[in-house]
Amino acid sequence: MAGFRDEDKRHFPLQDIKSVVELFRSQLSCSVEPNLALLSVTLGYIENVLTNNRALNKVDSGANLEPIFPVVELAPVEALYHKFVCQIKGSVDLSLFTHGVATRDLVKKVSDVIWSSLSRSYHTDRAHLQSLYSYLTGNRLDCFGVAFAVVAACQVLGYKDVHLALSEDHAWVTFGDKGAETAEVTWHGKGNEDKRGQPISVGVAEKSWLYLYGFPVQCTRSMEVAAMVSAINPSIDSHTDSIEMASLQQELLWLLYEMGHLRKYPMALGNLADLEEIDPTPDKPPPIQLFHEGIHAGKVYYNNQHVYPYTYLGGHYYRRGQFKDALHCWAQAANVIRSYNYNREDEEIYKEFLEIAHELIPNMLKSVSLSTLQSPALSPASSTDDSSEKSNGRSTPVAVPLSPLLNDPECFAYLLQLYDGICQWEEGSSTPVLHIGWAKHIVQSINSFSPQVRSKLNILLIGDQGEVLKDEEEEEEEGEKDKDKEESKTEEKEEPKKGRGRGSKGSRAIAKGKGEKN
Ligand SMILES: FC(F)c1nnc(N2CCN(c3ncnc4sc(CC(F)(F)F)cc34)CC2)s1
Repeated sequence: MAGFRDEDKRHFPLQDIKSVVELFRSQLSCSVEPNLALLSVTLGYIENVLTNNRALNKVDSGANLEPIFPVVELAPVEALYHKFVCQIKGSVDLSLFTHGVATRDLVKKVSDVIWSSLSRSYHTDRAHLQSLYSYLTGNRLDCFGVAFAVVAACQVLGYKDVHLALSEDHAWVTFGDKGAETAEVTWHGKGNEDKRGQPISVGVAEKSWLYLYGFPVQCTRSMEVAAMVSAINPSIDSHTDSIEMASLQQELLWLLYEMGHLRKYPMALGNLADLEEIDPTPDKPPPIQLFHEGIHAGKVYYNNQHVYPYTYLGGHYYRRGQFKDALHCWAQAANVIRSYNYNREDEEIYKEFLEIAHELIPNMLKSVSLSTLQSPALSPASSTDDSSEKSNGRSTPVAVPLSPLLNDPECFAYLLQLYDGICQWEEGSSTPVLHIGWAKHIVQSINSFSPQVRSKLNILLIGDQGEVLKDEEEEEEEGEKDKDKEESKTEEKEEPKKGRGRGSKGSRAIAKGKGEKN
C-alpha cells in the first residue's frame, strides 16, 4: 500500500477547506481505491487543531476575526501514516495468512493488534476519538473508530474484501468471497462483553434493532470515506462548534453526494440535511429532499428496517413547527420498530422514542394549546363581541377552541400508531420497554385531543399490498354512517407521506462510547 501519490501530494500544504475537498476528490476519482488511513489522519489532524479550545481559532486583528484554518504540511501526515503502516505490518505476519481474501483469523488478528494498542483506561464516549489521528497520537478510539481502524489496517495489508458494515448504533466488518462473512471487531455500549471475532448471525436472529435484521449499510471504500466524513465532530465544547470544521464536513458530504456515494447511506444523508438546515449551501437541494432520499434508500436497499431516516425528518418538521408532519414521521418510525424485539443493547433507539414521547410531543401539545389561548379571537381587548360582559356583568369564561392539531383525527391516529408500534416492539421481547412513566404521557397526550376527534376515529385495515381491507359488517355500518353523516372518516393513507427526523438536537456524534474502557 503506497502512501500519497504524486497527484495527491500536489494538494499539500492544505491551506483551506477547498484544498481538502480537492484532495478527497482526487482520492475518490482515481482508479486506485481511496487510502482510508491517509484521509483519516488528515481529517483527524485538522479536527484536532480546529476543535482544541486551547488556542482560540481566531486571531482578533481588530477589524475582522481571521479564522485560522491550519496549514497542513505533507510531512507530519505522511509520518503518522508510515507509523500506522509499520505498526500494522510489523504485528501481522502475512506469511501465516493466505493471499486473496481475508480469513476470520486474519480479521481477528488485526482487531487484536488495534485493541491491544489502545491505552488502558480512557473515557471512550468523549469526542474526537474516531480517527486514526487520535489512534496514532493518543492510542484512543471510540467504538466506531476501532471498527474503522481495522478496515483501514486490512487495506494497508492489501485485503480489498474487508469492508465496514454499519447499523444505526454499531459497526462490524464483512470479508471473504462476496463479503459473505461477518465478524465483530469492536465493543458495543456499556457493560457488554465484546464479541470480537464472532460472526454477527446471533444478533440478527435475536431480531434486535442493533443488527437491523441483517440489513446494515455495507460500505464500499468510498462509503468508508463517507463514514469517516460523517464521523467528523466539529464540537469545541458542549456549547460551541467549529464553523470551519462543520463547513469542511458539509462540503465533503456534498462531494460524496454528487459522486453518488451517499445513495445507499441514509444516516450520511441525514447528517448532510441537518448541516444544511443550520447553514444552507446556495443552489443545493433543500434538507427536505435529502431526508426523503434517506427514507427512500431505507426502503429500496434496507427493506425499510432502518428507524433513523424517519426520526431525522420528524425532528426537522418539529423544529419548523410542522407538528402534524412530525407526528406522521414518528408514527412511521414506530411502524419500523414494531417488527423488532427489544434487547438490552437497543438502548439508543429506546432513548430516541422516549425523547419523542416524553419531551417532544408534550412540548408540541403544550405549544399548540398556548398558541390557541393567545390567539387574537380570544384575548378580551380585541374581542368585538362583548356580549358575555353585558349579559351578567361578570365575564363568563369563553370556551377555548382546541387548536386544529388537537381537532385533527389524523393527528390522533398518528399518535395511536406511534404508541401501538412501541407496544408491539415490547411484545415478545426479553426486556420490557414501557413503564408507568410512559402510561402517564400516553394518557396526557390522548386526553389533549377533543372527545369529538377521539370518537370519530375510524381505523381502516390496509393489506400488505396497500389495499383497504373491510369486512361486510363494517361495509354495512359504513353505508349507514355515510347516509346520515358527512363527516370525514379518518383513513389510514395507503402510501404514508415520507419523512421523519430527530428530536430538537442538531446532528449528533457518530458513535456512542461505553464510559470507562475496561
Ligand atoms: F434520526 C435522528 F434522530 C438522528 N440524528 N443523528 C443521528 N445519528 C448521527 C450520526 N450517526 C451516524 N452517522 C453516520 N454513520 C453512522 S454509523 C453509526 C453506528 C456506529 F457508530 F458506527 F456504531 C452511526 C452513524 C448516528 C446517528 S440519528
